[in-house]
Amino acid sequence: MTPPAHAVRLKARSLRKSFGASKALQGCSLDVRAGEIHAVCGENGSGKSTLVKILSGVQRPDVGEYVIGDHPDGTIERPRDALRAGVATVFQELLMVDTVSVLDNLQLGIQPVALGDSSPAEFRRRAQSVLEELLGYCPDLDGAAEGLSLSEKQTCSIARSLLRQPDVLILDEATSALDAESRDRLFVVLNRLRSRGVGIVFISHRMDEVDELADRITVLRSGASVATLERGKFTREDLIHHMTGADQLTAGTSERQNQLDPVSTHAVMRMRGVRIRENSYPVDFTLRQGEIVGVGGLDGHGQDEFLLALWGHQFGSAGGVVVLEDELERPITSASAAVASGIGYVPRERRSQALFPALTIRENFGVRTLERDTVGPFLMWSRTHLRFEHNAKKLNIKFGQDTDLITTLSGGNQQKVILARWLASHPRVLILNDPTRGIDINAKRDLYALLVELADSGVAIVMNSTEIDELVELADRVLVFREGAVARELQREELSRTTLVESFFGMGRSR
Ligand SMILES: Nc1ncnc2c1ncn2[C@@H]1O[C@H](COP(=O)(O)OP(=O)(O)OP(=O)(O)O)[C@@H](O)[C@H]1O
Repeated sequence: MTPPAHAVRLKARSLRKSFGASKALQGCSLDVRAGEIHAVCGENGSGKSTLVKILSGVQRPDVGEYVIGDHPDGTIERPRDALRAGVATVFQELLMVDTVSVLDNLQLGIQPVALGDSSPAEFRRRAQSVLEELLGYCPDLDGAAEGLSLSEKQTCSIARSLLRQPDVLILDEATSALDAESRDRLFVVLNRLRSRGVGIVFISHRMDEVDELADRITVLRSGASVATLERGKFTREDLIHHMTGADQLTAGTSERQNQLDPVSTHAVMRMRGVRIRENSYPVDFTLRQGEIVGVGGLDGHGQDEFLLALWGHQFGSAGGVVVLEDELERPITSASAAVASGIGYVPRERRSQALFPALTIRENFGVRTLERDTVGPFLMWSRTHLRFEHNAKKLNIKFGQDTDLITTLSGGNQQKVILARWLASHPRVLILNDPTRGIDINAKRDLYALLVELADSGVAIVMNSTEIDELVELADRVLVFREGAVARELQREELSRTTLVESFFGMGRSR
């Protein structure tokens, strides 16, 4: 039965939580009603994930109270208690075990709470139907999860929560790894759950998503809830004002100012006849000094492999070479050859591909520049410290001490440390795979300005992005991938949301 409108599914009052000297929450309150999508917005490090962890029973607040359904906070001490109270959460970091089957992944943590009386066969049938709805097809449920793309894995994490049939569904940046089609399908499902009375907490740094979905928005700033805004009763500027405390975004360059002269500009890298998939058309590509080349397409059409090929990854029987041109042509046949030639790479999946969780913030930052800080046999950490401080200021990284573990940082700030690592290494070529994933709107503007500055100083940048506006705003040209090959190359003057989306779907003029 659908509960009455405005029935409160979840109520949190004056939550506070500290980790040592770091105050993650400092007075955070939130009401989530039945049948509403309630967005929680705030800058990186403002406390969103900490709030989510408290509501999911992963952490206990130091002070404050919360009630979920009929369960007062005293009864929610562990994740299992929150599940029993009807809360299912999709966490920011991907929680999938690569070595076990898709079906086993979907059941992780469910038993014995939510399988209830549904038999294994019934669960399998439901899993299939949820995945079909979210993906448009069902992957092999018995196959290992490692065969799935990042977007498919993220979809499985969402499916796992939906299978729990929650009264409150919490999505902490759950859309950041989804391709456009999966995101649209998820939104259809969320709208249906809303109409059935589920209370949904939705966290995203993408304002277009928040605009599309949210009935209300609670804004967190420095761990405190500073406003709750009703749909239709505020402007984007109001929202940003509440998030940042400032009247406008930091000045970012909205557009590339310098147009490159394609003939005279020096080529820094060239790819000849590289087949990134066995039967795909070979890719020919020349990268010029100081240009920003965007890479786009529907998820899984070869963009990731293209970036990896530029970073020296050899694809099986693929022909062709990737060379960096200076006085000599140097083949780039491995990641170490790429690093030695001044190529930096920021992967999409930071946790598994770029972070060293057992190391400190400073060590994570310094791994590519240690030789500069070594004098004889000694490592001069004070130099790394100074360089980190400088870069942290540029990217507005929020941290306590740089000797804290990297895992103590919020997700967006971890991403910024990885970016800072490469910026500090003064690369000639920077390869970025979805660099603003999980980064707040203000920090995005800072990063855009920084990328333009780098390009203007001669660094060549190749950037894959799932945010179309980002490609329109920043790129000098965009390579659109379909089926493992470049299907179209759009020049700056042709770039718009429409031309890009059309070309993703193979519409418009082909190459
Ligand atoms: N385990 C921890 N130890 C120390 N500090 C922590 C820990 N967890 C969170 N913090 C700190 O609490 C603050 C809030 O972090 P939180 O992850 O909740 O932010 P967030 O709003 O989710 O950020 P993002 O948008 O980057 O994901 C940050 O300053 C973070 O460094």
